Amino acid sequence: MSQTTQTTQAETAEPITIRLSNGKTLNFASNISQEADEIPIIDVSGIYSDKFEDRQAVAEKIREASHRIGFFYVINHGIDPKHAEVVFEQAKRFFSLPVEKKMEVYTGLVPNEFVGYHPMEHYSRTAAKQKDLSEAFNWAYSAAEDPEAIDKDEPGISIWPSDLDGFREGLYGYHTPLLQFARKLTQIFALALHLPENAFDEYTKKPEAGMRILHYPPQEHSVDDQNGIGAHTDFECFTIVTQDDSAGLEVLSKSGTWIKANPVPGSFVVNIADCFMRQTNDFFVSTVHRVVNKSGRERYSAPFFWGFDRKMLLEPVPTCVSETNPAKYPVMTAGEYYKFRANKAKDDEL
Ligand SMILES: O=C(O)CCC(=O)C(=O)O
Ligand SMILES: [Fe+2]
Repeated sequence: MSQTTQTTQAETAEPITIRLSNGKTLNFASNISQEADEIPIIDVSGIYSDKFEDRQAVAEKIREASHRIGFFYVINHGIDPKHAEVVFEQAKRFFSLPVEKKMEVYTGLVPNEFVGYHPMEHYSRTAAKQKDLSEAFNWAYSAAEDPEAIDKDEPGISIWPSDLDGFREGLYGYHTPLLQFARKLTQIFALALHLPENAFDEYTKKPEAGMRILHYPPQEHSVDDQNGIGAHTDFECFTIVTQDDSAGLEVLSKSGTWIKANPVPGSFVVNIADCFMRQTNDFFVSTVHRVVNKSGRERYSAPFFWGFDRKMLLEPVPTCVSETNPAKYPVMTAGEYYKFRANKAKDDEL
């Protein structure tokens, strides 16, 4: 619904054009979001079954959702909700620190990498009048925290605030089960692409597995003038988002309508990201999404970004290319693509 505030005009019901940071230009019908049931809820308990047919049945649901909308909820994922609760507590603790303290781990201190603190109202992803009303802290894969790591001594690249006991431990307490879940889900994605279940195993031994906590104060400006996080696509293969109960995540459907991805208790939202879109030659949709926090409350979320080993080539998946459907994207390594996107996102922040 359109909502007028004292600070800005009402939202536009007219077509809009924006340029995304993955280089694509996007036209959509209206900036006003709607309630719709286009985002499926998939029970993924079958991924842990010993029976191949159970795993394949989940894979077919994921195939349909990844192709049609690029977004789905997963339920019965098996991860204890207490880990997310700890992460949200740690997020509240970190974001309530004085800004000078948070700036000790400013992301600008680590060139080429997407780790550390991204300050409030620092940039606007879609050149909206007001800068995006959110702040974030990102951390990266750590071999020491990966039970299946090949080399546990390999150093991590994250930066951590001093004097915040339990912060790092609380965040990895959730990152590690998500990492194991994402590895399993990658096998299901292989099935979804009609490949052998182990087709991507080599790609995920040393994955790109960054995570972030985000804080969105309630916004008063209209969605035409400000977003919590502006319209964008994610860089990697897929993202697993844990959101609190404040709502605000919105997804752009293929027909150009903003759809609310309202919180579903106990679920994660999984969305396809750009590397998977490239590798599947657009069979999977890397869906544009944004956050607009009109709840009147603080919103917290914790996305986990899952991508392939930086050394590996992002070659097109054989079941997604043919003579009549040739590869659309140049092949590069996962690391080259990551650095290109991380630097671009960070430049946009300056
Ligand atoms: O906060 C959310 O729900 C989503 C955040 C997001 O899209 C991102 O950080 O890429
Ligand atoms: Fe995102």
